[in-house]
Amino acid sequence: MKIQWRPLGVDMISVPEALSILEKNLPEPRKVQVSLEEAFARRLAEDIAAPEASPRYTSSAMDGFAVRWQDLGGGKDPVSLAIVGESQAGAPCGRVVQEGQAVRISTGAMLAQGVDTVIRVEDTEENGSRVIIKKCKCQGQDVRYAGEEFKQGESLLCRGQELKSRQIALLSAVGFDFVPVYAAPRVSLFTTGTELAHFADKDIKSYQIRDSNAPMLKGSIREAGAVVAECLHVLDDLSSTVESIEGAKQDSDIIICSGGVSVGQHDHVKEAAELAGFTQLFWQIRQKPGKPLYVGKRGKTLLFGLPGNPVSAFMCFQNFVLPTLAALQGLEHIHEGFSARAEKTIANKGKRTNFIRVAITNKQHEEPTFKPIDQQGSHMITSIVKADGYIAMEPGVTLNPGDLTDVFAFA
Ligand SMILES: Nc1nc2c(c(=O)[nH]1)N[C@H]1C(S)=C(S)[C@@H](COP(=O)(O)OP(=O)(O)OC[C@H]3O[C@@H](n4cnc5c(N)ncnc54)[C@H](O)[C@@H]3O)O[C@H]1N2
Ligand code: MOO
Repeated sequence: MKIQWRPLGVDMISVPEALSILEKNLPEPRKVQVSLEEAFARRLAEDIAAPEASPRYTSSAMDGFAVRWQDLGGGKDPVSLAIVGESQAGAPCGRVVQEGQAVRISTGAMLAQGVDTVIRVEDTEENGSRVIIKKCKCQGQDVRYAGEEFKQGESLLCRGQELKSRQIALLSAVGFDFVPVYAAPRVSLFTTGTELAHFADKDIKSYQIRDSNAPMLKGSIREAGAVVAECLHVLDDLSSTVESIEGAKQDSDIIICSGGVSVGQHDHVKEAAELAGFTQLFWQIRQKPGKPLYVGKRGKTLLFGLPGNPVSAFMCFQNFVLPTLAALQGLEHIHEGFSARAEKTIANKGKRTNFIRVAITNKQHEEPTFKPIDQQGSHMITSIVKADGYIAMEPGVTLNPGDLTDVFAFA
């Protein structure tokens, strides 16, 4: 009898096909109102218009004296004025300033009625209850006018913008106590594997390996602006895996499993996900590493079954989970590569898209070059630690020294 070998990759889909299926099944980002205190690093879910003008009132830009320009006779020769009051920041001067009068003023203090110009203290000389104005350039000097920065209703920030310290400063300056943002996606994380020991386990057995995927994925989830809702270790056993997936926190947007997604007798994630009500979106992709990646959907929840090999798990996170978490926070494009030149020949002689981890060799130069990390095994964590990012090479492609391609940087 002639044996019919099933060619590798016959049932597998390509990376773009997988991404396009994922894109069609992305959950809608959740909008929430959060206090400004909690808004740091979140993305705006709506455009923001100014609820009031800035500055709110006309004030002084300098410590000195507020005067009437018409009293200065052109500002070239010294003029003596009577000091009739003070306008302090937080304690305005209530009087209307008359001819021949000046008011002491601090930076940021409201301009009293009647005055229109500020003379910095260095250009004055005090003499008892009078002040000599030695010089003045022009009417209105050192005055900050109400509304000169922006008017009420003007656009301040756009939907999707990340709220960092600068944006938080602007929002607080115009009185926002709550802002509409996209909620941080919540992720339930399960690392499967009977061989796994906690990284701090001092009694680790010779046949065990330390769980590095849990700390790596927790970090990656946080780097992506999401929240680890829970992180549990699951043994390679179907009922435990089903139980974990069914018991995942109800408010999780995404479930990530690591390991147990290939074709071994003890790989249960795909079956468990389906027993827990998930429908397969895809399983097995023409990519290296990360071939056995599984993605399923139940209602609005997506489940990613990442391969157990640490580098495969990391690269699948980079290519599939990261864009999903970004989309859940209102971001459309996150994979922006930068152009760099190959330092030596690299060829993809295989049948899968190859995510080759590379190091940038001259970071300072305006045209960077890169070289592949020597050891690219999917169990070799040094291949992602030594690398600055990766390139995606299609089967049959060869890059010669000097050829340009996109490098995708790691966070
Ligand atoms: N007969 C076949 N075997 C395998 C195939 C295949 O097509 N046919 N695919 C290989 C590929 S490619 C990958 S990738 C792996 C993925 O396997 P699983 O997702 O089922 O992962 P496990 O078998 O559970 O573990 C694989 C490897 O990774 C280590 N591991 C698992 N979890 C962790 C963790 N949390 N931290 C650190 N390391 C972890 C585990 O000990 C194994 O060494 O399947 C191939 N096999
Ligand atoms: O696809 Mo696997 O991730 O090469 O070891």
